[in-house]
Amino acid sequence: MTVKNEGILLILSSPSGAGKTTISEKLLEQSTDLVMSVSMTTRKPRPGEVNGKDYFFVTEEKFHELCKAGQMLEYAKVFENFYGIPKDFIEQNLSSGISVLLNIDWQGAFHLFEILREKVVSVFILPPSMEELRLRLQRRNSDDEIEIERRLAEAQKEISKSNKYDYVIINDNLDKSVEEIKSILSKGMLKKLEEKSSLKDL
Ligand SMILES: Nc1ncnc2c1ncn2[C@@H]1O[C@H](COP(=O)(O)OP(=O)(O)OP(=O)(O)O)[C@@H](O)[C@H]1O
Repeated sequence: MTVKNEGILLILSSPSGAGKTTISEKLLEQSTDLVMSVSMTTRKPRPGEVNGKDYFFVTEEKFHELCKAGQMLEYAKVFENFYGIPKDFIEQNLSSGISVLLNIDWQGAFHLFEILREKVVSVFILPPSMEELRLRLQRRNSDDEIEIERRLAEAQKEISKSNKYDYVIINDNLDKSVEEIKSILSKGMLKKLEEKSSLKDL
């Protein structure tokens, strides 16, 4: 009997500034069978953005057509533009043994837990402390103090949702966090493979 090795959908969530983008970049650099989920948008490409890499750029008509056909896992309107997660991209990768990494907030994650439970492994990334989270947001230098306060207030609510994730890790040391998630990823793939083969044995 042969069991095809399928990829998994690896969901990473964290409060803003806890490090999911930094961790994701390292994970992608170090993994050959992992790709980042590419979202679809109706906004116009910015100079240098590549279709299929940064986003799938589509017309509003096409976007709504895909939503109607149930081809969008999640979507939202931000200002004047629509953004969504196309199902096709994820399914094609998973079925060819490539795992897909998705950085998404807890609301989006909870929805995917419901609709794709058997394909998902989820990790919530915690900062070592709220003081350290504040410092990271300040050092990153991308938001003013008001915005940082807003992100910190939001962080409390997000952290309260972490118990619904398969794993919770503390991003104290970056390399250690990347190693932990790599091991979660390979364990997740193995588990899915075992589940599949035991089903076939029945
Ligand atoms: N383990 C770590 N130790 C120290 N600094 C870290 C660590 N991980 C990430 N950082 C730093 O913390 C800052 C925030 O990280 P990052 O931008 O990856 O967070 P994020 O969770 O993706 O935030 P957002 O949701 O706002 O995009 C960055 O400046 C990053 O370099």
